[in-house]
Amino acid sequence: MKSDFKEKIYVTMINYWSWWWQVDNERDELARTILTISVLILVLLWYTWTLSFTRKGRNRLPPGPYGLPVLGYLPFLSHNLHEKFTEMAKRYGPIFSMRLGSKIHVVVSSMDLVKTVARDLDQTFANRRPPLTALAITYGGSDITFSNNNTHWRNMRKLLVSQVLSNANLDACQGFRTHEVRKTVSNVYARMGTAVDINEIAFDAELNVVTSMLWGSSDSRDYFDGFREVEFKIIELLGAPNISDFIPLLSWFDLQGRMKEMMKQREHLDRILDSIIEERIERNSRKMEGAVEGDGKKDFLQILIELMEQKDASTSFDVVQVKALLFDILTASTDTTSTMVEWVMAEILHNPDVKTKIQEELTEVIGMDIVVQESHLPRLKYLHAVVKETFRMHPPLPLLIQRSPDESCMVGGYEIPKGSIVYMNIWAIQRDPKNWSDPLEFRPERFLSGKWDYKGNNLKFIPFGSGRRICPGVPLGEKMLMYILASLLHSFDWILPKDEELELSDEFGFVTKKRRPLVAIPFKRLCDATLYE
Ligand code: HEM
Repeated sequence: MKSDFKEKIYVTMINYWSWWWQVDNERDELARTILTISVLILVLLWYTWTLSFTRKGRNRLPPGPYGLPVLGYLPFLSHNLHEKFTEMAKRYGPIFSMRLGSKIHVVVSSMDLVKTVARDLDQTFANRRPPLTALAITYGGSDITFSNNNTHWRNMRKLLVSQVLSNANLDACQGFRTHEVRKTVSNVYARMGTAVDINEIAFDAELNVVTSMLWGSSDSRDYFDGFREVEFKIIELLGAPNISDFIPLLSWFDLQGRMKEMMKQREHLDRILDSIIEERIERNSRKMEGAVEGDGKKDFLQILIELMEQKDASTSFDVVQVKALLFDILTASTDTTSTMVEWVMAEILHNPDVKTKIQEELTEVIGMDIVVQESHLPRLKYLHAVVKETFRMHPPLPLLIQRSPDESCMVGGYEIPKGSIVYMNIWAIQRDPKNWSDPLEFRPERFLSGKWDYKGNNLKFIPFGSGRRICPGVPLGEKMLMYILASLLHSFDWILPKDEELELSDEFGFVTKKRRPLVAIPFKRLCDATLYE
């Protein structure tokens, strides 16, 4: 019986083998020979790799699914990675691992384990392991976000925090914010009664504030025509799976064309940043010749250009690093802020009681005969709570940005190999019923009591991250978010267009956005028309 079965298998294999080699011409034979050899080599490579992987301690890795030869678990990952990882955590536990191509990926989804990674072992996990598209757009990781934990990263971060995001500079730049937010209100006024794309208006306001803070004027506006589309494409490419990242042997071929597409965006960006830098260098030299008057105030671009001209190699910057840093600030601030304005407005339109409470608060704190000023913002307690509740349910970076240990270490009793890619699933933590009662209900009241902030200390709620890689832009991000929202909601009453159904589903990406852009119709709320000028 047993030998019959063996014989059957033997005969079937011989039949298939001879069928495979039934060829019509020499080209066909060559193609089949190459394919057969390639498959054999791939299987051999996979076998050797799996063997060494098991020997080196697969048993000590966090649990997780097995995958296919060569590709690992890659074919089984779905579109919305944060949701897929949350589902997998239910099956494999709060820390799990999987092989994607040739790389080990680890996902942690509990507060305790995030504490281990982002706080206790913060130094060990302070490196990034950027995808190839990120390296392409940041000139090989010369920016802050995708740089490893090294002196260059520390210098850039220090410069950004001390020169752009310090309290003193944020106070000094209040005029820029007021100007841009008032301009936004006036633009919306001109479109009253018609559908407005909320993300678009918030993006423009934030972009104009940040460019004014960086080079002190709005002269560069023309350069930024079409910038939003370019940035959206960059963000899309940063979040899209690229086979070249998982199987480095294939990176030569750029099979999905992702690198080619990213380089196209970089050319666009290069044109903008080169023009702005060259213009400033030229203006500086005319100033030296006495041709133009200086106003004596140094903006961030001027500080960077002086650092470019400095001789001391330990603190100087080259032009590529300056461009990478400017790129980082522009992209890190705009898409995140506009995405959040959109989410908050969507939740408000979805919850009419919340909208009524916000309007009552705005009327009480500000009244109806003056416009919102930044000094009002700290007193808008309920609006702050609404923003936090929205951050809890819709963090724009649900897996934060991946980290990578610079040496093998233990997390939750498992070994995390040096160089593996680690995600912290804050989307799961911020919706975990162990941390939040009725986590799927939008209840801003939960943020009215207790001391909640964005500093990354309470690991139940870390939309800006935690530890040394925490977002340095919190003070500006929070201010702009509150100022734009308070102004839009104080000046206008918003409704959905007729026949528009509000849905709150998201689409995973480097920045996770609302799947369908929110459009809403504004109506005048204040009697005095001069308040819209
Ligand atoms: C609502 C607005 C914003 C949100 C939600 C946000 C969120 C985040 C998150 C989650 C990270 C990753 C943290 C981690 O890996 O643990 C990050 C990193 C970063 N953000 Fe923000 N951000 C916002 C605004 C800004 C602004 C206004 C700036 C600058 C002007 C900025 C600059 C950066 C930079 C440079 C990094 C990289 C930090 C590093 O790797 O050392 N962000 N942000």
